[in-house]
This record gives sequence, C-alpha cells and structure tokens, in this order.
Amino acid sequence: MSELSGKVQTVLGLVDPDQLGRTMTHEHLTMTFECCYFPPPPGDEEVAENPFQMQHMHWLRQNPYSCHENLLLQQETGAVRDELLAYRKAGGGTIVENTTTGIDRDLPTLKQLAKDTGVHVIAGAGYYVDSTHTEATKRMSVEKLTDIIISEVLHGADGTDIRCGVIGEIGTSWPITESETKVLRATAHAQTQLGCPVIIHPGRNPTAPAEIVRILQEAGGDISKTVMSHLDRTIFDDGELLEFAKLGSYLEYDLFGTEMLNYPYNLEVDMPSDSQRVKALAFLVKEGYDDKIVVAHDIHTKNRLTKYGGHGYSHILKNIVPKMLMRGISQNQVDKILIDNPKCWLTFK
Ligand SMILES: CC(=O)NCCS(=O)(=O)O
Repeated sequence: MSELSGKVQTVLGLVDPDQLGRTMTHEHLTMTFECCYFPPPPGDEEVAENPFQMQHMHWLRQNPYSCHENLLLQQETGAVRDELLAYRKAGGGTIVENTTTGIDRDLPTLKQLAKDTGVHVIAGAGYYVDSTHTEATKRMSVEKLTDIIISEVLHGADGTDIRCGVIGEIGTSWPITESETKVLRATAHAQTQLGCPVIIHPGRNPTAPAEIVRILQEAGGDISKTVMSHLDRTIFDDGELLEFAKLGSYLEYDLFGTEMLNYPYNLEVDMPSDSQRVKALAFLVKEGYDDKIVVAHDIHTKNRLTKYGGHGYSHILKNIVPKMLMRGISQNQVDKILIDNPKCWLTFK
C-alpha cells in the first residue's frame, strides 16, 4: 500500500480527506490563456487594447478572449491571494488548480498562496490541449508520457519538489488529435499505477466526452475516479446528458459566473446562464446523479476576478448555493456536491 493511499495530496503535502471542506474542483490561480486568443470583432480593436475601464466591463465579459492582457492571470497573484482569503471567509476549504503543462503552471506560487491563505490547493499533472504541446511532447511515446506524469505526482513537477495531486486538466480538442490520444492513454496508465484522480477538458462537441471515456477505458483508466469538465458548454440535450452520465464519470459544471452571447470557440454553442446551470444540476439530482456532480467557476481570465468587477471564487458559495436550495436541491445534496463528491474523487485509492 502506497503512502498516498487514503490521502489527498496538496501542494503543501498529504492531508486527511476530511480536512478539505467545501471544494471547487476546477479553478486556476495562475496561468496564461494566450494559446486561445481570439481576435476582437471588427471595429472593437481599440477597446480590446485598453479594456480595464468601467465602460468596457460589459464588452470584456462578452469578449474575454479578445484582449491579450485579460489572458494573463499570472499577473494577478496579489488579487488572487485576497480572493482566496475571501473564499475561506465564505466557507471554502479547497481549490483544485487545473493548470497543466502548456498554460504556465507555477507550483511555487501555488504553494505560497496555500501557505498565505490556509486554503488547500491541489495541483494538476499532465498536458493541456494539442496546440500547446511542444514538438518534443508530440514525439514522446505513451510510456515516456506516463513516466513524466507519474513523476509529477510522486516527486514533483517543473524542476520543483512540489507534487501534483490530480492528473489534469488533460486537454483535448475536437476532433481529438494523435498527440492528445497518447496523453489520454498515458493518463490512464498513470492512474492505474497511482490510483489517483483524473480530470479532463473535452473538445467542444457533444460526442467528445464519451469518446474520451472510451479511449481512457481502453487504456485501463478508472472512469469512476475521473471528472469530465465543462459539461455546461458541451452537452445540451437532456437525453444525451443522461446517456453520458451512465458511463460513470463525475459530471462537472464549472463555468459558473460566465455570461457570453457568442462563444467564439464554437458559435453553435449557446452558453447557458447560471440559472440554466442550476436547472441542469437539479435535473441530474432528480435523475439520481447527486453522487456524481461537482462544480466550479474555472476562472482563467482576469475579468472574472472581483478586482475587475468579476464574480470571484466565492460566487458559487455566496450566490449559487441559495439558488440550488430554491430549486429543490436539498442541503444534504448540496453538501454532497461541494464536500463529499470532491473528497471521494480526490482521495488516492
Ligand atoms: C482553462 C480552460 O481550458 N478553460 C475552459 C474554457 S472553455 O471555453 O470552456 O473551453
């Protein structure tokens, strides 16, 4: 039995799972999203160059990916520290920080933030989407990728001794590329050896989550210890959602706080409102999936921080939980979603 068994691995070391408390399973505290810059609508170039003004806040919410500066969350460590203190005050205990190789994971900063704020921070191992894979990564065998991921969990990542406590977010595009497929297989192999939690970023197509589960399963992955992220922008049909839920992964609604009319990465997608997200959670609870739901905000741009008029990391605890209760999700079920399900997922087998 490994020393990890029955424990959760934070950036400050192993903790007992009962210490986690309320947990956001998909956030970023420091990262860059430059890989996903999207040019502004014609005529809006000037706003995009100087967006952090009161009169541009609405524009920024609608076009968060069209302003280079907005994509540099790593410049906001001070604001994030204040946010984490507010998160604790609001009753939060833990944050899973999903930044992986390709979007500037910064483990020393995560460790310092955890020390400064008392929030448990769990870091992610592995690789983001193909467009961020280096040529060297693309050339690696599944075995080599597996060794690297295992080492990031057992020994530390990016030349530090700071250890990751989950694998992911593992990035995939649609269609899934050859390099991403290798990373998914390596993820499953590493999970088999470590008994650890996994979290996946699916491509923007309703069939992507099931295809990912198929690849992981074929490589021996444990789907019951895997979170499928971003379902709120990926599966919209109730029937398709239930079909996917039957496959047994955790079902993550993690874009709480995001309001966007035109989702630039897939204009077919109508990004839901928070009310529609809560409705989807209530539907899944009614269908018996309260043991499988997890939630978060996936903050990855500056405009979503309270410093810039955004909702911050406490939005779910402050605003969404009361709405969940109003829509028929019981306190016991809310506690499962915020405490029990993340705890169960994050505990090493
Ligand atoms: C950091 C990250 O991958 N966020 C997801 C953004 S998306 O628009 O939902 O894909």
